[in-house]
This record gives sequence, C-alpha cells and structure tokens, in this order.
Amino acid sequence: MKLNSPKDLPLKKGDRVFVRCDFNVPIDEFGNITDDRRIRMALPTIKYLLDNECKIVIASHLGRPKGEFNEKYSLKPVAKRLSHLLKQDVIMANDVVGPDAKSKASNLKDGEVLLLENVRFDSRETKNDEGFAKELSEFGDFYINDAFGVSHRAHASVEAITRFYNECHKAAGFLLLKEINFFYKLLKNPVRPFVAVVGGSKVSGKLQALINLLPKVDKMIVGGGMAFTFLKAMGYNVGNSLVEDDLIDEALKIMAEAKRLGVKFYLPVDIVIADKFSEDAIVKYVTYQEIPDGWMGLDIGPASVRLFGEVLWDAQTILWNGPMGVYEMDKFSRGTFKISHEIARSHGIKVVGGGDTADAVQRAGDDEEMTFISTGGGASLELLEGKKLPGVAALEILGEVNCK
Ligand SMILES: Nc1ncnc2c1ncn2[C@@H]1O[C@H](COP(=O)(O)OP(=O)(O)O)[C@@H](O)[C@H]1O
Ligand SMILES: O=C(OP(=O)(O)O)[C@H](O)COP(=O)(O)O
Repeated sequence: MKLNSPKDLPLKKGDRVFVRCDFNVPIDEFGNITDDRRIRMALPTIKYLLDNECKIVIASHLGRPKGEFNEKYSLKPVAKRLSHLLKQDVIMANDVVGPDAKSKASNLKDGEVLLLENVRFDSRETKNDEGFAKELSEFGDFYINDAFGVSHRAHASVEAITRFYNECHKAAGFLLLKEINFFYKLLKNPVRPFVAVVGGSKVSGKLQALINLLPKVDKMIVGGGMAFTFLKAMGYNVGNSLVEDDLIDEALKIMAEAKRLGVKFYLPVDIVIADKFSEDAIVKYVTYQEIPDGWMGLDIGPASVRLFGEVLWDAQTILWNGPMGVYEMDKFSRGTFKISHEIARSHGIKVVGGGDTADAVQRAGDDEEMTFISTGGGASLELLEGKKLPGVAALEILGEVNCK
C-alpha cells in the first residue's frame, strides 16, 4: 500500500495543515496526564511542520463523551503538556468547529499551533458525518493523519475528511507510518510460539477481533474485564463483574474455534473480587468458580499470574493489549504489573499496545524492556487480524504520483 509521508507533500511556509492526532491519554482523578506517550510520539510530525513554518491545526478525541461538551474530557491538559514538550505556546480552542475555533484558526500565524477541543464533543464525529468532515477540512490546505490509535474507526476526522483532499494534499504522519511498518513486518513472519495476551474493558470492541486473530497465534490468554464474558459463557457466576451478555455466543464461538485450530486458550483461574468499584472496597481472593452474587472481579489472582507466566515462558513473540485488572487502583494493580514483569523478562519479541496498557507498563517500570510499545490497542489487534484500517485505506495513493 502506497502512502504519502509528510515529506512527500509540497509544503511551503504559511500553508495550513490539519493534523489528526490520538491524544487520548490516561488522566487521573486530579486531572494529571499519567502517560504522555501518545503526545510525545506525535512530536516528529508536528516539529516537521513547524520547521516548514506551517500553520498547524490539531484535532483529537479524548475518552468517549456522548457528543456534547463535558469538562472531564476537555483537551486543555493536553494543550498544556504539548506546549511544554514543544517549548512553545499551543493555542487552545474552546470549541471544535464553532466561532472560537474558527476565529483562532484564521488568526494563526506561520509556525503557530492550534488545538481544537475534543472532536467527540460533536456527535457527528463518530457518525463519520461528511458535513462535519467538510467543516473540519476547512481548517487545512493539507491533511495529515498521525492518529494510529484511532485509525480503526471510520470517524469524520479520520475517514470522511480525506474525501476533501486530493492525493498530493493528504499523508500519513511519521508515527502512523512507523506503526504500520512495524506490524506489517511482524505479521509477515512472526517467530513462534506467538502468544496474544488480551484484557481491558473494551469487550465489545475487541472481542470480535479475537476470532480473526486465532489462526495467527499459538496461544491466547484472556484476562482483565474481558475474561468475565467467557467465564459467564462457560456457565459460571460472575456476580457484578463486567460482562457483555450479548457477546456470550461470540465468546463460545471463540473458545470452540480455538479448540478446532489447536490454539491453547487460557482464562484466569483465580480472581481478586471486591464488594464495590472503589479503592476502599473489601477484597477477597476466590477461584473462578466461586464469585458470589453482589461481588465483582477487578484483578487476576496469584495462581493466574503463575499459570500465565508458565504459558509465556517459551513465547518467541508476545502481543499484549489490555490490562489484567483495574491497574489504576493499587489494590487491583498487582496482576497487571506481574504480567508486565513476566512479559518484560521473556527473551522473545515483546509488543505492547493500547493507551492504558502502555501506561501500566510504564508504571510497572518495564517500558525499557519491551521491543515495541504501540500507541494503538484496538488498532494493532485489527492490523494483526489482517484488516485494512479505514483511516489508513483512506490515505492510499493509487498509481505513480510525484507531488513535489
Ligand atoms: N476486571 C475489570 N473490570 C473493569 N475494568 C477493568 C478490568 N480489568 C481492566 N479494566 C480496565 O480496562 C481499562 C483498559 O482497557 P482498554 O481501554 O481496553 O485498554 P488499552 O487502552 O490498553 O487498549 C482500564 O481502565 C482498566 O481499569
Ligand atoms: O485508546 C484508544 O484505543 P485503545 O484503548 O484500543 O488503545 C483510541 O484512542 C481509540 O479510542 P476508542 O476505542 O474510544 O475509539
């Protein structure tokens, strides 16, 4: 697949460039960014545009607000951190395509950066609305997608917007190119045994990916919030744990398919349960068959850590997406941190993906030991399934084009 890099674009001083980034970073209850990797990784593209004295308008989402303004999901802390990292002011708009954003964009000087408010404050973003995409495209003569983490979503600022740019006016940013090249190489010839470790809370988004991933891997470990849909499918009581009831059939299908393909499939054998979703909850350790009504599973227990450690010991390639528990709370962080240590000490290729998983690896102090830390969780799973990501397909250049 041929993609333009920012260097292929005929950019000159004063050009207006619209850049889609994935600044969906973890933020704690005090409003502090706990892992700024997604911001740091976007710097090469932004700096390249600054070196070319362009006017830069950046868009991103943060979390999943329901199509309306919500201070909790404001990108203001991101503007502050980006400003610090770039060592220059980043102008923050108070809306997305409203009067404030439009006025600040039209007053932008060469070499200045404007960050729009969370694109998901507008309900048209996740609907891939063409009218909204057109309004966004009016911010830039050129479009660059550097948001690998959200490129598996056909959303307006990722997919529909590309329809307003011709082949010489759109490109993949340096981060997006780096991620895609890494995963294509990994997929071509994975060193075996290849083990996928999956967890987290985005059950509906990621569960379907597992069935397509099965033929590619030798073993699959499922932990975190994802595990309870499988345990319930097997007929066990999961109390108030995170479950997607309408995916129970899908979970059964995945386990049957793993058996048919000879892929070893592992679930937690013990669970850390709590009487409420809180740091001051009462906590108990139980086997996977003994979760009582009214309790919820918030971490994997020590026996699961030992089991998963055994499963991982001979792995030559490990792909990890999704924490094993609610790692943000001390009481439920142990399973995730221990699995992070197990993966870190493996001698094979260790690939970690996802905003929260990368944050957890950093908190566990294991980031230096990993082969590659991807900024995308769901996006990397879909790439490994062999799917074309909509945000990337929309940038594809057909035929021979020389834009400079
Ligand atoms: N058992 C669980 N119950 C509820 N939430 C969980 C559980 N295990 C993990 N999580 C949550 O999953 C979230 C991360 O999931 P996800 O977004 O899929 O990962 P990533 O961002 O790495 O792709 C974290 O906020 C974590 O607290
Ligand atoms: O954090 C993200 O994905 P990830 O949790 O799969 O890494 C991306 O920012 C996409 O967010 P979304 O899953 O709300 O579309």
